[in-house]
Amino acid sequence: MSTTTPETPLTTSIDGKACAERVLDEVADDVARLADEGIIPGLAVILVGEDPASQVYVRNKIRKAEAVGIRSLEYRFDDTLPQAELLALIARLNDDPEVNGILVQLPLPANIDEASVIQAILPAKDVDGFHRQNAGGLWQGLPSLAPCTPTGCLRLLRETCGELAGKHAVVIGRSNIVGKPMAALLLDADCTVSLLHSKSRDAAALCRQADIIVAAVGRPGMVDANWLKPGAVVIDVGINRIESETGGERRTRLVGDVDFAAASQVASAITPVPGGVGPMTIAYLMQNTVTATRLQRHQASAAEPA
Ligand SMILES: Nc1nc2c(c(=O)[nH]1)N[C@@H](CN(C=O)c1ccc(C(=O)N[C@@H](CCC(=O)O)C(=O)O)cc1)CN2
Repeated sequence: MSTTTPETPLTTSIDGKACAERVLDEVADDVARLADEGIIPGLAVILVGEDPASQVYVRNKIRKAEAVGIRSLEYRFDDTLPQAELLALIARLNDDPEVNGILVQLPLPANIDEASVIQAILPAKDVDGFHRQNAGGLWQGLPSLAPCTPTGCLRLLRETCGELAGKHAVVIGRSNIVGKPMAALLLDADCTVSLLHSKSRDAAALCRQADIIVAAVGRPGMVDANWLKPGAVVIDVGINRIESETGGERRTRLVGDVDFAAASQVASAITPVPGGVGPMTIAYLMQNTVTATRLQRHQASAAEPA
């Protein structure tokens, strides 16, 4: 983590890249322990279509898997792939004992029903934690695979705030991938949780009551300095690509859902975009692959006759 100079506000920029490296070191240790038992976790990554950002994310997932010692299998298809063929591939991977984790990169092309694909993945191999069995398990406090991005946010919050119990956390955005599981994880950490969405009245006033804000709406710069209580900790999950002009040249750049410069005047700590939450997503995908491998071993030994 880096702290700003005395001329600027004493706001900590939360270093997601450094934290992700710590998580990956922990995962590499776990993978080495499994290797001592003759087990190498296997992760299957499926990409359908040519979305440029998805191609980058999938490439990074494969690279990080290799770096920590997870065996990766990559499946790439163009956007004409029929849904039935994708479901048939998932069925084969579900049955393959060498594959411990299955991930289908989102978004999928419009002709494929995302929910049917997610539900086709065996819950024990659902390293994204999107299957409804894992989503339900998370809300009931049962051992389950939790989505990677909110798990990464929780780690950043624990390292930044220490004890979370009793803090008021406001989550903005109710997606199945981030907002809802984030609320469940914060509740499990004994926070008081408010989950805001597009129909919430006076979101700014609700946010001003928060010790912790997690913004995951996909609206560039929506959270302004006057939405924040002084000293709040802000986690910005938004990754918005916007066009800007520098020196007469048109470029695209990434910004979050929070106006970083303005929020830094009020918050005690804030994640930047890029370099905040994003790297944590991939680190926790690796962690989930190890967790899934252990879970499957446990299930297999429980099924063996005594
Ligand atoms: N099957 C899934 N699909 C998608 C998920 C997911 O968790 N599972 N999340 C996002 C995309 N995503 C991972 O897949 C992801 C997004 C961003 C980053 C990241 O490291 N971002 C960098 C910036 C990278 C850039 O320049 O574009 C950062 O914020 O520093 C990693 C993973 C949707 N789909």
